[in-house]
Amino acid sequence: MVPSLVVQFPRVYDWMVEILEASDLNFAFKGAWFSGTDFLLTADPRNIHHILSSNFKNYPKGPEFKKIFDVLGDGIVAADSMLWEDLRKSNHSIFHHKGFLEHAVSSNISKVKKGLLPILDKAVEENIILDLQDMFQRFTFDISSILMTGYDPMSLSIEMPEVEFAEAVDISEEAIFYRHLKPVILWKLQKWIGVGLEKKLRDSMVAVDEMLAKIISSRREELGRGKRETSMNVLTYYINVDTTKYKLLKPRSDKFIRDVVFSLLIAARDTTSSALTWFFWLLSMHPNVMAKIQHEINTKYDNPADLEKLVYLHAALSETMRLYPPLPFNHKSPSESEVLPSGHKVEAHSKIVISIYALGRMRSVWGEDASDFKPERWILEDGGIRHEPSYKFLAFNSGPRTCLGKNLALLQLKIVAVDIIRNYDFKIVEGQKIEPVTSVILTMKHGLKVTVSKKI
Ligand code: HEM
Repeated sequence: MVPSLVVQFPRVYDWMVEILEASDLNFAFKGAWFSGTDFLLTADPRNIHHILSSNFKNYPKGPEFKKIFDVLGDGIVAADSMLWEDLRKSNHSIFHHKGFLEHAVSSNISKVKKGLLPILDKAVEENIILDLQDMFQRFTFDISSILMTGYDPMSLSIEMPEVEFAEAVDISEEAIFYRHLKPVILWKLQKWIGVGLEKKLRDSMVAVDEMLAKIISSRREELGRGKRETSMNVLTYYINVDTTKYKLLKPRSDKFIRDVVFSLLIAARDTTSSALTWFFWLLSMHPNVMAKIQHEINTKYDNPADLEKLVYLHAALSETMRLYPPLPFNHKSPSESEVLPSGHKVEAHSKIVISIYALGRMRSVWGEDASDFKPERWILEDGGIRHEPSYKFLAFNSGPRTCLGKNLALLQLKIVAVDIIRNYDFKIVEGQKIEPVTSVILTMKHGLKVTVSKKI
């Protein structure tokens, strides 16, 4: 089946939708003989619930995931078993800490006022074309860096400076995507010889590691001098983490701290900016939805405490991530062979790819209008939000490894959306091609170019 994959590669996500729709939500992909590229492709909620929740123990991230995502080291995204449990519990305690959440809200509000709005005002005044995706990526990079390291790289400024770190992360995401498809022996050989994407990945990781090493050593030095910080961040938290409570964490190791911080930076950066970019594009295609959101903001919103009243905005954001999940797929491998609820037998250490993108578009799961953008499907008759089970709406994952930043991400999406929609109108530049890049994060391949005007 490799030749058809190669032909369909530029539209691989939509190809998966067609295949899964035609094959009752499960499809066994056969790669080249002995290449180790066979996998079961699924968008079947019964299998997804089984893999991610009811038989979670049989589906660790496993050694192959760790190899493919080696740049994340021992951070939470690639960790398993007891280390993952310690990381999960400690992450949970900081992400749900009142002081951290307050810091997250105030940092977002201040970045919108001092970073986003001046750039939009400049685009209005000078009538220049703006790439919304680039702007949102800079925004979320600055915010995640503030929350994870306590350091603001100021990548979102009028000058739009080159951001070496962000470019390095883009390269690593692309290289990791291709590692899923290539025979292990091939990408390992490329890595060893130092050619192609593997060479780019190695070079870009040098930049990432240098930057993180500087940040970590200067924080250790400041803390050693007794400097007290006014707001919480992940780096300081882990340098001081209680190892009597979390026995497997290694706060003295710079490599360990690097892995923890880098994994969280990646988890938080491109996911939220991807959701924002697709959201504004969908709004530009659906002016009726934009008008309803605007009406809701005008009638129900006064200050950030009112964000939870914005039910239609929440519905439109959920609908965006149903159709364009920032993480389009998840990759799993059983420790022991078993039969899935669909009847498919999976061998131990075989590959299962859950297409989160296809799941959101399956007619048998979402109805005949599955491919339409309809925020109304998320609203109950009494006006409240309809909560879909996470194995059906999988954007934030499901089961014990559900996204730890979900509430934070939704808060950030709403803060940005409200301030922009209240103050500006956008026009999509005509003639540009809107398509997703084939990578681990669903970004737009050519960005999203717009012109901006101020609301009167
Ligand atoms: C729209 C934004 C976001 C989406 C759609 C999203 C989605 C996801 C998904 C699908 C996973 C599972 C990944 C896997 O198992 O391989 C995940 C895990 C995770 N996310 Fe998010 N995420 C978002 C934002 C954030 C933010 C802002 C943070 C942190 C502040 C965050 C922190 C995490 C962490 C720590 C995990 C690992 C959980 C674990 O393995 O136990 N995410 N996220």
